[in-house]
Amino acid sequence: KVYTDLEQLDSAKESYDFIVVGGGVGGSVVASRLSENPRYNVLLVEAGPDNEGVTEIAVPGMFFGINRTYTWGHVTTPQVGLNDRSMPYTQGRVLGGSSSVNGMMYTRGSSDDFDLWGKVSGDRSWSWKTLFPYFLRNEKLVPPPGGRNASGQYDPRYHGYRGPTTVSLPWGGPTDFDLLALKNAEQSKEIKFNLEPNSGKPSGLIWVQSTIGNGERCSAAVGFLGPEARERPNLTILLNTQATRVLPSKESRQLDIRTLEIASIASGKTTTVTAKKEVILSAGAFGTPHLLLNSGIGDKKDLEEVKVKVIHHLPEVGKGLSDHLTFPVGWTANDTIKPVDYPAALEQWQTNRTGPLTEAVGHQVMFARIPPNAPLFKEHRDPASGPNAPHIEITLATQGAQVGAYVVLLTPKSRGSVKIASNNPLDKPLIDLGFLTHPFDIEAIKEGVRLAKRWYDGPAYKGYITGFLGPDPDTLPAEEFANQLKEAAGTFWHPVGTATISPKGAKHGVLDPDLKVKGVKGLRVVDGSAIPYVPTAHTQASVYVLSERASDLIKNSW
Ligand SMILES: Cc1cc2nc3c(=O)[nH]c(=O)nc-3n(C[C@H](O)[C@H](O)[C@H](O)COP(=O)(O)OP(=O)(O)OC[C@H]3O[C@@H](n4cnc5c(N)ncnc54)[C@H](O)[C@@H]3O)c2cc1C
Repeated sequence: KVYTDLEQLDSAKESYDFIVVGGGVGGSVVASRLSENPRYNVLLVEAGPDNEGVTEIAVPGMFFGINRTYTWGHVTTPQVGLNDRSMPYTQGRVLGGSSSVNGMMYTRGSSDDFDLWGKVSGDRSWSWKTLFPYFLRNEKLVPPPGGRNASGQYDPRYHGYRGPTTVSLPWGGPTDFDLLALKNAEQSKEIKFNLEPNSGKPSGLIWVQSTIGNGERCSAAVGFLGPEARERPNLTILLNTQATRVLPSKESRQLDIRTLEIASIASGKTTTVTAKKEVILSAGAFGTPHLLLNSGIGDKKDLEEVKVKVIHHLPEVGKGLSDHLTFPVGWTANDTIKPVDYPAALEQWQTNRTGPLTEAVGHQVMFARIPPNAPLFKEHRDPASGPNAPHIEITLATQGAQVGAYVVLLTPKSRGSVKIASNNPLDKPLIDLGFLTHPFDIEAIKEGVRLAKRWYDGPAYKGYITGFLGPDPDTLPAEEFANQLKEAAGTFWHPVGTATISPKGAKHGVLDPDLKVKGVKGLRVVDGSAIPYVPTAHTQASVYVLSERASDLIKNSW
C-alpha cells in the first residue's frame, strides 16, 4: 500500500520488521526484495512524492526538463578547485530517487572496480565474480523500442532476461554519425569497437544500453515498486515524509538503533517508528551521511561545532565523497542536422512508445585508458582499480555544424565531503565535491582531451571534422587551460563514498563489509554511500548490484 501522508501511517498502527529510509535505487530494491517474504512487514519512507503518472519522468527524452519539485535543489559549497564556483546538484526526491531523474545509461564498469571493493573491505565476497549473478538477476534485457534489430551491438551472453530492471539499446541508429564512429574505430589503434561494455571490460567504442523498456524509463520504482509490490499487504510505502534522525534505544547497553524520527513534509508533524529487526538507510550519498550526522553519528569535533549531541564517534561519516567531473569540448563539423519536432515526437511516443523521445543520451560513447607512457604517471600513481578500468569516458554527439564531447574523469583522486550546517535536520547538507583539489585530476583531464583530439583526427572523420574549438591543452598556456577547466567543469551526478565499507574491526570506514554501521546494532546502509571508490561507469548499475546482494545478506541474517 502507498500512503501519501504521515497521518495514514499513524492511524494504521502497524509494527514493522524493517524500516527502509529512501525510495531510490538502494531503498526500492531492498524494500521490494525483503517484502517478497510475506513474514517480513516492511515500511519504506520516502521524502518525495509518487513517480506514477508523471509524464516527464516516464518519457526518456524529457530527462533534461524534469520539474524541480522532483529534486532536492542542492547547491554545492563554493568549490576551491573551481574558482570558488558553487554548482546546482540534481538528486531525485521522488519515488525511484535519482533513477527517476537520471540519464538512464546502464554501465556496470570494470571487473577491477568490484574486486577493489573486496580488497578495501577485507571481504573477498565482494568481487566481480560474486556480484555477476546479481547483475543478471536484476536485469531484463529487451529489444529496442519499436523492435529494431540490435544484433552486433551487444553480446547476449552477458545479460539477464528476467529481472525487474529493463534495459535496452537505442530506438534509432545507426545514423551516419554512428557509422562514422564505427569506421573510425576500425582504423583506430587506440579506441576499438567493444561489442559488450557490460562484460567487465568496458574500454572501447560502445553502443549505449539504457534502463528503458517499451520506450519508457525503468526507474527503481518502476522495476521494484510496481503494481504487484504495491499490493503486498506486508509492504507500506510512505511518501512525502522526511526521516530526520535515527534514535538509540534507551534500554540497550550496546548502541542499538532501530527507531526513526520522521517528519511530514506538508505539516511538519513529527513522529517515531521502531523496527523490530533493522533500520536500513538508503537516502543516497548525500542523504545518508546527512541523516547519520544529524543523529549524532560522525566526527565528534565536527558535531560539537554544530551543537549536535554525539551518540557515536565515527569520524569518516560524510568524508571520502568521490564523483565524476565532466568537461565539455567541441569541434566544427561539415554536417547539418534536422532538429527534433517535439510536439510530433511526443505524439509518436504517446501513440506507440517509439521515436526520438525514447532516447535520453546519444547512441554511442567511448571508454579509454590514458596511455601508460603519459607524463602524468611519472608524478602520480595510477588510480585505476586495475588494467580493465578506463580512466576517461568521452561522449559522442553531433549538433550539426558542431560536434561536442564531454570528457569525463572516471578515476579522480580528489575527494570531497558532506557535512551539516546546523543542528536542524531539515537544513540542507553542505556538499563539497572537492573537484580538482588533487593535481592529478587536471593532468588527467588534459589527457582525456588529447584522447578525444586523437579520435577526431582519425581518418574516418577527414572532411567531416573541420577544426577543434578547444579548450586545447596543447596550445593554451597551462594556467589558461586550467582556468577554462575550472570555469566549465561540471558533474555527471555519480556521488559515492560518504559512508564506506572497510574491514571488520577497522578504525577507518563507516560500515562493516555486511553494510552494518560500525559499532551499532540494528542499523545498515544500502546505497551509493557504501561504495568506496567511484566506479569507472555511470553508477546506477553498481548501486543496483550492491543492493541486490545486500537484500540477500539481510534476509540471511534473520
Ligand atoms: C541527473 C542525474 C543523472 C544521472 N545519470 C545516470 C545515468 O545515466 N546512468 C547511471 O548509471 N547513473 C546515473 N545517475 C546516478 C544514479 O541515478 C545514482 O547512482 C543512483 O540513483 C544512486 O542510488 P542511491 O540509492 O544511492 O540514491 P538515490 O537513487 O538518489 O535515492 C535516494 C533516495 O532517498 C530519498 N531521501 C534522501 N534523504 C531522505 C530522508 N531524510 N528521508 C526520506 N527520504 C530521503 C531521496 O528522495 C531519494 O529518493 C544520475 C544521477 C543524476 C542525479
